[in-house]
Formats: sequence, C-alpha cells, structure tokens
Amino acid sequence: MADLEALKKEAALRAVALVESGMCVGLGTGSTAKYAIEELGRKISSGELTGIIGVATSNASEQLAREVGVPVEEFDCQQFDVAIDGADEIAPNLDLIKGLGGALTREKLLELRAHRLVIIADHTKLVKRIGEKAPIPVEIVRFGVASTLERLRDLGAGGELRSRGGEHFVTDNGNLIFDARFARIDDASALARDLKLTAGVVETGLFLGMAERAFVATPEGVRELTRA
Ligand SMILES: O=C[C@H](O)[C@H](O)[C@H](O)COP(=O)(O)O
Repeated sequence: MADLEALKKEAALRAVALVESGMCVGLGTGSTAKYAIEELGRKISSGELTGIIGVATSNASEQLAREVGVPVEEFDCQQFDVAIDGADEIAPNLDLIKGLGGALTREKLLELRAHRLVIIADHTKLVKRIGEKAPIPVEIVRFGVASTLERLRDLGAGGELRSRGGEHFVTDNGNLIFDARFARIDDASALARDLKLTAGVVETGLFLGMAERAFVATPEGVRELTRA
C-alpha cells in the first residue's frame, strides 16, 4: 500500500470511530471515503455496530456498501447523524472543494442534511486559500452547454469540460462537469452564489460552512481540525 493510501485509511478509521449503533450514515464518494465504507462494513460484520442505515452519494459507493455489508437505503428525507466524505481541498476554516470524483451534487444534497459532516483526507488536500490548487467542479446540464460555458466564462472562469477516455465525463445524474479555474478567489460565498445563479448550472463543488470537522492524516499522525 502506498504511503498516501495508508494515511487516507488512517483518517477514515478515525471518522468511522464516531459512528454508533442505530445511526443513519451518509456514505461519501472517492478513494478516501472507500476506506470508511469498508471499515463500516467490517464493524457491521463483526457485530461491533448494529442498526446502521447507510445512504450513498454515488452509484459506486452504493455498490461498494452493498458488497461490504452496509445496509443501504435510497435518499429521501433522512436526517443523517453523520456523513463521512473526502475532499479535494480543505481551507483552514474547513471550507471545501469537492467533486473531482464527479459526485458533488449528490454529496451536497445529502450532506446538507447531516448533523455532522466529517471530512477525511490526507495532508495534500490542505490549502491556505480555497481554489489554490484544485479547480471548482461545476455540474451543468447538457442542453445548451455552449451557452452555459459562455456565461461561466463571463464570470471569469477558465477551465474546461471534464473528459474521460476522450469522451465527456458524465455524472450519475446524466450531466457534464466543467472544471472551473479562477485567477484568485477572494470571496468564495459570492462566487458560489454567482455560479449557482448561472442558468444551466446544477451544483458547484464549493462546500462552504458545511464541514464540522476533518481528520487529516499526515506522516506525523492524524490531525483533527474543527470549524471555528
Ligand atoms: O466527487 C468526489 C468527491 O467529492 C470526493 O470526496 C473528492 O473528490 C475526494 O476524493 P478522494 O478521496 O478520492 O481524493
């Protein structure tokens, strides 16, 4: 296992330690959230946790959860005791960029209903300022994509439509992702609002004021960060 993978798993285990029997748990998406789902499955199989209900933020996470024995329900109006998910960037105030795995819309829908959103990551995801490294994934509908891109460029966005294997990347919702890059983001809330108000935009990967804590694994150990 590469070092970074070991760190991601360490962070995931710390988050799953917060889960208690009978909880409704939001299951994140990505290579770090995968370790959390596996650990949850292990604890359920061993009888350490009972009565857990999981709701997944992507088809891939739902499939993994079923494989490892986490009972999964459809997303409806659940209130989640905890949601555990990865992130692409973590700012000091725990504002996040998410969605490089393409699951941002389902993640946001679910995680807005979580009493506690717990982020798990390795130290490479820490930034001083949001947008420092990662683009902001913006999910957009296919219809009228060229005009939506024009409007996004009018907001100052560089970047491009995400592709995979020479084809447009398509989300679980059947939409496209524009990975938006901005020279410098001084006001993330204003940007999130402007992006959301752009016709054709479904959701953005800016998760502001949502995370309660983050377990960030470093070579020196796991740091626990909480939102002020
Ligand atoms: O759409 C994907 C999610 O937002 C992921 O949580 C995020 O991309 C981090 O993924 P990973 O843990 O694989 O770096």
